[in-house]
Amino acid sequence: MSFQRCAFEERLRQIGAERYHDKHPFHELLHSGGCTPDQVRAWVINRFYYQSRIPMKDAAFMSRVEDPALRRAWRSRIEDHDGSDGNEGGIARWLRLADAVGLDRDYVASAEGVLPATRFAVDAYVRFVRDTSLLEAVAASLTELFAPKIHASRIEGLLAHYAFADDSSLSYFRNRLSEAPKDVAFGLAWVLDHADTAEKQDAAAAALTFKTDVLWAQLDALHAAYVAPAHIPPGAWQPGTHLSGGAA
Ligand SMILES: O=C(O)c1cc(C(=O)O)c2c(n1)C(=O)C(=O)c1cc(C(=O)O)[nH]c1-2
Repeated sequence: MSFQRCAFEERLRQIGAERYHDKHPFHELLHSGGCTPDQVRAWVINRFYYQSRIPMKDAAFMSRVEDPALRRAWRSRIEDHDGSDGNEGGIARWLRLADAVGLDRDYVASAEGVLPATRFAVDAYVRFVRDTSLLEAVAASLTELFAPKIHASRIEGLLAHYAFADDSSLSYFRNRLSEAPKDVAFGLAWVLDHADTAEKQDAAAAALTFKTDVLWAQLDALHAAYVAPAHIPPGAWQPGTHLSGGAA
């Protein structure tokens, strides 16, 4: 590997080291057992919106790709979330988590109670992938370089601290531990190959930075709405409602 390629990879990794959402106070609260059941539910509801939009952004990406080899490499991402024969898929696994924390899964799937800022941030990511260069779109997905570490610490933290946590409710994260590394190995190599000028490297680094903001902003919204002093925006999920027991 050339020095220049190594230095660029290091620059991308540094963006994660400084800005990835594993450092957000909401994640510290969640993983250390500090969340109330309603705070966990708020996270499940809002994070579902991100999950639900990931295959849509991957479809938007693929609709712009002219190279069949790149589309072939990318399409398993959609199946990982939507499912395929013999694989229920990430969205169904996430709804199992919604069941386990006592939420009405139809309400979660409807995305009705999602925070406005979560919606804005996630929609901005889908639009970004639809509208920018393919290089920037692939670079934005590289936050997944940093995801296996947070998924592993989430599994460990949730199992240690919350009664709802078990193999079934956490299966989403266990699956991502094997799915994400294959996706990101491909994405990283593709970005390193295609960012072959200083301008393109700057654009790819800016795209990855943008994506860390998309993730961070979602947790800021969650923290502001549901951690004291909590300010729940109009229309967003109210604790105690939409439980699987049938509460309103
Ligand atoms: O739990 C997390 O912290 C986390 C982060 C990210 C990420 O870094 O974007 C993804 C996921 N999970 C994830 O599960 C997932 O499927 C995923 C897809 C993507 C993407 O940008 O294509 N990021 C992520």
